[in-house]
Amino acid sequence: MSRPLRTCIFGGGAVGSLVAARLQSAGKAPTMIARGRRLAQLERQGITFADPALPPIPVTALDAQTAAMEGGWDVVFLALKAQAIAASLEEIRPLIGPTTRIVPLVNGVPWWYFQPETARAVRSVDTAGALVDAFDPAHIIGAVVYVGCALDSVSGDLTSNGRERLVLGSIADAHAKTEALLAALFEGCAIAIQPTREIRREVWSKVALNLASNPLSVVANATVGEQFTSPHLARITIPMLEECIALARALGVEPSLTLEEMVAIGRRMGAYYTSMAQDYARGAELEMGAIAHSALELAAEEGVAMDTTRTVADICGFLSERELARA
Ligand SMILES: NC(=O)C1=CN([C@@H]2O[C@H](COP(=O)(O)OP(=O)(O)OC[C@H]3O[C@@H](n4cnc5c(N)ncnc54)[C@H](OP(=O)(O)O)[C@@H]3O)[C@@H](O)[C@H]2O)C=CC1
Ligand SMILES: CC(C)(CO)C(=O)C(=O)O
Repeated sequence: MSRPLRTCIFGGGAVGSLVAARLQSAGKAPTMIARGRRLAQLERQGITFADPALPPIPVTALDAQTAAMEGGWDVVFLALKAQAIAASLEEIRPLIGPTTRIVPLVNGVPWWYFQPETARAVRSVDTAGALVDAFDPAHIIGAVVYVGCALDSVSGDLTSNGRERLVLGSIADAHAKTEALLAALFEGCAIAIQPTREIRREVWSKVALNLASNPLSVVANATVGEQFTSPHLARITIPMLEECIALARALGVEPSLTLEEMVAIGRRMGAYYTSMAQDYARGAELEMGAIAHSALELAAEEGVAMDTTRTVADICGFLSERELARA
């Protein structure tokens, strides 16, 4: 394709703003789709950073309806919490044309996991199977997001820990075509892109890391570093990683990272509170469906025991429901 790609990023939160900032700085002129206060912020001030040394980055920001009327999108990134994808389906669907590529930048087991081979839905993220029905798997680019970023909802200021990597790969075939598209889109972009032809192996590595660290970060109020270095917490974290690796293997997939590599990544993360701990602290709904319940759902179907994961997920679920009820 010789003309510039028309790219939109649905979701103006931390990840959406980070990817938009990096694409915009590389001259790719993405359009952000946002709503409410965030849309007004982006229109007024562009993407701003907590670090005063970083100048604001102006971006085009639209509401979903206007973006749908513009149409002609080559690539649509979904930078939403997992549960918001199904909830926003009626706004996302009109953005998708016959050749539009869809890139969900989301943690957890993805709705497309069993596609294109079967239309089996992962009910914890796609209760009614609406996502499996809505998107053509031939046009989905699976993504695993390795970033650490946060958005201050009042100021709109973005922070990133500087470690920014996206693992991306077609979920069907046509790998060469997808890789050419990714190379064109991210050329000159500060975010590192790692193309893969084995996206499910990559998904399981990140699912295991999230599963072992996110719910426990709420239960123990601990940083990721603490969860992997404290002997008390490691006695919980390591079995959860092992349970998740066993689940991936039961589904016929070897995670791309070994247990030791996952532990090393966790330790290196140091004083970082997971996105779930951050959501809990601000009284937001947790991504338990995508990160924990999906794995437990598949484990029940495959007959894999996940006793430690179940216990931690149940305590986390209790704490979250209690906070949401109080709010
Ligand atoms: N932050 C991080 O460092 C990392 C995040 N991830 C994953 O990336 C995904 C995105 O996370 P993150 O960016 O942090 O989440 P955020 O909550 O920061 O951003 C989500 C954004 O989506 C917006 N949104 C939801 N529904 C709509 C809608 N219908 N129309 C317009 N905007 C909408 C929200 O707006 P509103 O506020 O109005 O609801 C919010 O701005 C998650 O799955 C997360 O787990 C993965 C790795 C690291
Ligand atoms: C902690 C980490 C980096 C991996 O589990 C993450 O993805 C999150 O904060 O949600």
